[in-house]
Amino acid sequence: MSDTSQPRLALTDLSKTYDGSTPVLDGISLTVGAGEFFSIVGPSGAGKTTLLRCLTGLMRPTDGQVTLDGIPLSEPSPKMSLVFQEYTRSLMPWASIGKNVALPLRARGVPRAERTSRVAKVLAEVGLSGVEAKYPWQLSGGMQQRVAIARALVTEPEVLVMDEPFASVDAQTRMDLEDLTRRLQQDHRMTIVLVTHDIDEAVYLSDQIAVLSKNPARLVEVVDVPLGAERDQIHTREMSTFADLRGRILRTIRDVQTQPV
Ligand SMILES: Nc1ncnc2c1ncn2[C@@H]1O[C@H](COP(=O)(O)OP(=O)(O)OP(=O)(O)O)[C@@H](O)[C@H]1O
Repeated sequence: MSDTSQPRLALTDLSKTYDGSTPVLDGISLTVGAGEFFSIVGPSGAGKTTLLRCLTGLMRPTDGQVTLDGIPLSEPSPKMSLVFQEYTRSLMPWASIGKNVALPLRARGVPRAERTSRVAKVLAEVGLSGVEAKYPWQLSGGMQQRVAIARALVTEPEVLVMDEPFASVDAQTRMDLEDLTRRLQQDHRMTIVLVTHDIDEAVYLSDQIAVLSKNPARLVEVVDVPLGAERDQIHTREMSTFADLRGRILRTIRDVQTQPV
């Protein structure tokens, strides 16, 4: 079992105002435990991506603080990796899959022989053994997103941050990628922070779900998901607890959208 007792990430009173505009995030405080699958949901345009940028150190908050393992984060940490929705833009089309996945290792000065073996190992883990010499355009969308996940994992991150990672693939591929992500999280005991528009996906995957309001985004609630460690696309989604959580979160989001600003 993963150790979820120790906070990995902590956000304290996080606020963000883009230059010359109204606040996007307002006083968000939350903690993510080590080994936890933590999702962030909220109305469209609430500020979910802005929150991810701040918690990865890609962007400075206007106020408040992010700590990773108790240390304030002011720039991207080597302990974290990111996966974005647009695999077509995140993979380099002119480089082979092997080169794409090896990129973060090359940037860290890992020797060639070790790069080759680590790339082969991580591609096997995402179900893509032997595709090193192919190019992104030779793979399906779902396979390209597996490559993007492999590239994020090759540095063995403690925290994987995913921004709508399955939004550009078909429904069956999406389920396969969800299950792959949960298995990888458990195998590597990683902490995962996921932003998704899909409430069912958040409930299916998560241990906890943060629900944001809009204009500006505030933390409405953090919902525990007591569905156990083993999840199954059919049985888990048929459980009454699943339906209850889904309904509760959808109602909360509908309510915050209809509240006056
Ligand atoms: N670089 C920027 N400069 C100014 N305003 C920005 C910038 N990035 C985002 N915003 C504004 O911040 C608000 C929140 O955007 P953000 O992308 O964080 O929300 P989101 O919840 O991820 O959106 P979506 O649900 O559409 O994915 C929006 O009003 C957006 O226009």
